Amino acid sequence: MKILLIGCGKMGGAMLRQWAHTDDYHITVADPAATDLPDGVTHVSKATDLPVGFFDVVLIAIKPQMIADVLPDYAPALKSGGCFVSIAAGCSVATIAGVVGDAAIIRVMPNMGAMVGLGVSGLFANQTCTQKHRSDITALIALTGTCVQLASEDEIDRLTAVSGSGPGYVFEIMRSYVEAAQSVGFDQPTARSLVFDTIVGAVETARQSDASLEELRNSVTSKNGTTQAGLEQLMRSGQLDALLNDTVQAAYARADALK
Ligand SMILES: NC(=O)C1=CN([C@@H]2O[C@H](COP(=O)(O)OP(=O)(O)OC[C@H]3O[C@@H](n4cnc5c(N)ncnc54)[C@H](OP(=O)(O)O)[C@@H]3O)[C@@H](O)[C@H]2O)C=CC1
Ligand SMILES: O=C(O)[C@@H]1CCC=N1
Repeated sequence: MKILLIGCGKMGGAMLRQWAHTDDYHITVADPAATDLPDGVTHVSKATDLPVGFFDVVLIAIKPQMIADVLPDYAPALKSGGCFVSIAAGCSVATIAGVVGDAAIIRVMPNMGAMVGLGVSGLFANQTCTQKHRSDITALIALTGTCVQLASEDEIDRLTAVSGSGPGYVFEIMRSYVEAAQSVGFDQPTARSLVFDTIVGAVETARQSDASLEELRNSVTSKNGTTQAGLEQLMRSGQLDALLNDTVQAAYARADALK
């Protein structure tokens, strides 16, 4: 399958790392700034360097605000019967169709876990897509991690607010947790290692357990013990619930505004 990747920055580059492991895809990157591309990937700096009607997939991985300006130049590179795939946050199928016309369009919302093959993606296909478009793109995305099929376009905006932006929330929580570990006297490498391994162990325990998250939390919490003392601060006045709820709602509202 011949794929044109428009934009090879943080997210496009992370996905490309996984696709470069297989010979099933012939990938061309169009990005004036791209450097250090994996072996076997073709690079062009501008749309006029591309053949017309050549690619099975044109994958849009530029910022949503640039799509209206940039996509018209690249759209002719898609072959008849091919499909557009967009990973741009918020930018709707209708907005993309407004640029490229009636076409098979799939929106995918990946996340940064793709960098290590542990990404989470949601996929929404418009009515023009065939079952083959959907299965081909699902297989492509599955190389970067898990891929959830979505029945409505609104779901992809809601998923964006949870898993698309999610690594950003988690990195910030980890940063703050590491600082707290340093505040009780650990040097930074030790603090990072304690925090990272604690999170990995907690995630894997939850994944392998049938217990609810509340039950797992309670399994750590001895009456009048250290965890109870810590959790009384973490959960004070419901602030943590409110903060995380506001976080996800704000990201969802932003995805909606980027339509
Ligand atoms: N980062 C993330 O975690 C996620 C991002 N996304 C989506 O992925 C998309 C890209 O985001 P991200 O990777 O973070 O952003 P980046 O800025 O890292 O990547 C965008 C890339 O596109 C390049 N570019 C700019 N103009 C053009 C052009 N005319 N033709 C081709 N390439 C061009 C940029 O070059 P230059 O830097 O020189 O401008 C840059 O390398 C966005 O739509 C975002 O919503 C989706 C899920 C997660
Ligand atoms: O912040 C953003 O808009 C993009 C989409 C999801 C993660 N990064």
